[in-house]
Amino acid sequence: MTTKELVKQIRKKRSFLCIGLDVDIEKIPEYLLKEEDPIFQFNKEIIDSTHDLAVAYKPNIAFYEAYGVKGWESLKKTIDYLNNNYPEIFTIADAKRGDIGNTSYMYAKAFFEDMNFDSLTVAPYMGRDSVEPFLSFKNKHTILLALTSNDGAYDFQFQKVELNTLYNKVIEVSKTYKNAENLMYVVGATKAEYIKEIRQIIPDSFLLVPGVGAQGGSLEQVCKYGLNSNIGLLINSSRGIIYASKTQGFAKEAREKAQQLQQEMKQYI
Ligand SMILES: O=c1ccn([C@@H]2O[C@H](COP(=O)(O)O)[C@@H](O)[C@H]2O)c(=O)[nH]1
Repeated sequence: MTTKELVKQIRKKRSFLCIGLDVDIEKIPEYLLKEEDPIFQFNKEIIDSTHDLAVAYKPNIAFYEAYGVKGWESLKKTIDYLNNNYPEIFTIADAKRGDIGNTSYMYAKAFFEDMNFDSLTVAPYMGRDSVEPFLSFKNKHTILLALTSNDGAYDFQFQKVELNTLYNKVIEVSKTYKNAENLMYVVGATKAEYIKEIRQIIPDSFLLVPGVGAQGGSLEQVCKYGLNSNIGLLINSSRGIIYASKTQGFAKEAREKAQQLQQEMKQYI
């Protein structure tokens, strides 16, 4: 999907909500466990109930890998379901990959070609040759971890490198990568106050912002510093939406949580 198509969808739905499909079998309604593929069934019902309120879905791959081959099958069915039924939706594989060049290329093929995700999260630690293979795929987006939402972000990301913070250095250097126009960045909602400074380096890029909901980040604060003329934000909530209830009405209750966020978002569009 092109960025232009993503922006068009945001304007049409008046939403920049990304719903995280982080499915933990312990947390889904018990009656679903009788299904042949409970994880896919759960995702399908969440997607059907929220697709008009969200512009993106983000399965975190760990939640599928944890169930082995069956988990990968559930993931494949989920991405195929999204692509076949809701082709306007932007899909994000949150897998945080990155390795030496030829290995990164294989990760890119797995998520962009075989799975057909629109985007993939990538860790920047191994540098240019570990990121550029992802960027070589047309109309696919590489979402680089810049400033993450967790407490451990303070261990390295705020360290000074030539008077700059490491996360700002990562962003600055990444702008020199080949096909850098295919980059987006992860910035945690729990660190919204730093977005103002980040926007000075990358005014036009899309930011994927996790940390609203269960992690306590503020949508209002993120919007205050992060919005640009194309909106430029995808705000993710996973647990705060998908686990709204463990009853048969779980998808309806997830919709209500998604709607609360979309209502807040629409004032900015
Ligand atoms: O900095 C980061 C990078 C990724 N994540 C991921 O986003 C979701 C957040 O889930 P919630 O349930 O809404 O807290 C999850 O998949 C994380 O692995 C992040 O939180 N922070």
